[in-house]
Amino acid sequence: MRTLYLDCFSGISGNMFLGALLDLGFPESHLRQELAKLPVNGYELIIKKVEKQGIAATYLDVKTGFFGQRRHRHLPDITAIIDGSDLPAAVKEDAKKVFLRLAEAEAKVHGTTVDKVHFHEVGAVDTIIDIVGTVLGLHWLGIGRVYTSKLRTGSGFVKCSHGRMPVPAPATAELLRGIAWEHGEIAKELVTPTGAALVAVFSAGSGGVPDGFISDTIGYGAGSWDLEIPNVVRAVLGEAAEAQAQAEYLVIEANIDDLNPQIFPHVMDRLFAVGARDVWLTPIIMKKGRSATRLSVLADSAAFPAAAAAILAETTTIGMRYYPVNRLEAERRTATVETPWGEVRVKVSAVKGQTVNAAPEYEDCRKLAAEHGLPLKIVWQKALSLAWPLYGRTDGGEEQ
Ligand SMILES: O=C([S-])c1cc(C(=O)S)c[n+]([C@@H]2O[C@H](COP(=O)(O)O)[C@@H](O)[C@H]2O)c1
Ligand code: NI
Repeated sequence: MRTLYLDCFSGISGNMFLGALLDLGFPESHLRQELAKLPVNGYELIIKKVEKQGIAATYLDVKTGFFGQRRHRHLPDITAIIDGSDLPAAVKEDAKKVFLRLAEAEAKVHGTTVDKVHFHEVGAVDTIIDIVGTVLGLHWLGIGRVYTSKLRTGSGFVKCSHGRMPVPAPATAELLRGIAWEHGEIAKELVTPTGAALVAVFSAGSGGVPDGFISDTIGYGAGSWDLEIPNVVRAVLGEAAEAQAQAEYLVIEANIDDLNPQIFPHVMDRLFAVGARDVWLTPIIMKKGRSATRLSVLADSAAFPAAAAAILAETTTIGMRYYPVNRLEAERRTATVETPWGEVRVKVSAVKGQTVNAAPEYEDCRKLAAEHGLPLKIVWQKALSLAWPLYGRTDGGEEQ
């Protein structure tokens, strides 16, 4: 599993995290293209290579005008901004998780509720960009797990909209519950609430390099300070052998030669009802030349007990095999095309933002074909041809 180790010897903030992901190879063009989908404006994204105590690092800054900085947003405002974009669903969900964690920390510190929390500095456009951008980078780089070193927070006091606050700021301290941290020798705010919220949501462990981690790529994200130590976060990308063994999914199988075949559709329905991701049947020849059926089920590990119980209850098998599997999934979204007979939904799959497949919904095509007395293939082919622009290709194929 692709694993990121963050070496936070000089703290971490939202822009340091995102800068490090850009330094690791997350393309600036993709970041800009995706961020343009957010209904926010009035900001300028500055991305440049800088040097911090001899270390070349990527520095990202979000310059905002007066309105971008001063807006006091609540959590529902931020959620609406994220939901109002055309970003991939998984990116939206992760970004909202980070804002929810920030809101929970603020609510706890100020003795209020999540919905009543006023985001001041942390609700500004730059925070939205840092958080959504970091989530986009983690997704683009295919990072499944994040670990961190002990976080150096810095010490002293910081001036913010509340007045002077101790470092780590109260919201940061709240977000770092359960995460290893120390002040270190620098009297500055090195870990910000945004950096802490990102770590809180994505970190699978803190305090050191995970066992069996083998690194392959290293990037540096620069902070704003010029200190006696390099103000950078070191992002180390690699594979964690230990994490590879923890599969999220199981395949359960049983070879069955003595069940009335009429019952198999019912077995499949039951398995879907108890949470199976997929169920399929394969004709097989068993020992003694017997025709039989292999029942295969893909299920989350958590759904295993219910799926196994359903197989034992509904079929004639008295045992089953199961083994862990990993899955690689393209990002998915649903688009709509307008055919001469009505709307057809199109399932669009993408890898790293590039569409790899656009498939008209079979049931939508079938309904329109029936309503208009047309062959199904005519409706389906028309929908497919209208879906062509969803591939976003510029290599001549657009003439088709
Ligand atoms: O905006 C609010 S309410 C706020 C709360 C707190 C608390 O700890 S409570 C701290 N701060 C300070 O704002 C800046 C911005 O942090 P980013 O995460 O947006 O970089 C930082 O100095 C915080 O300590 C703001
Ligand atoms: Ni606060």
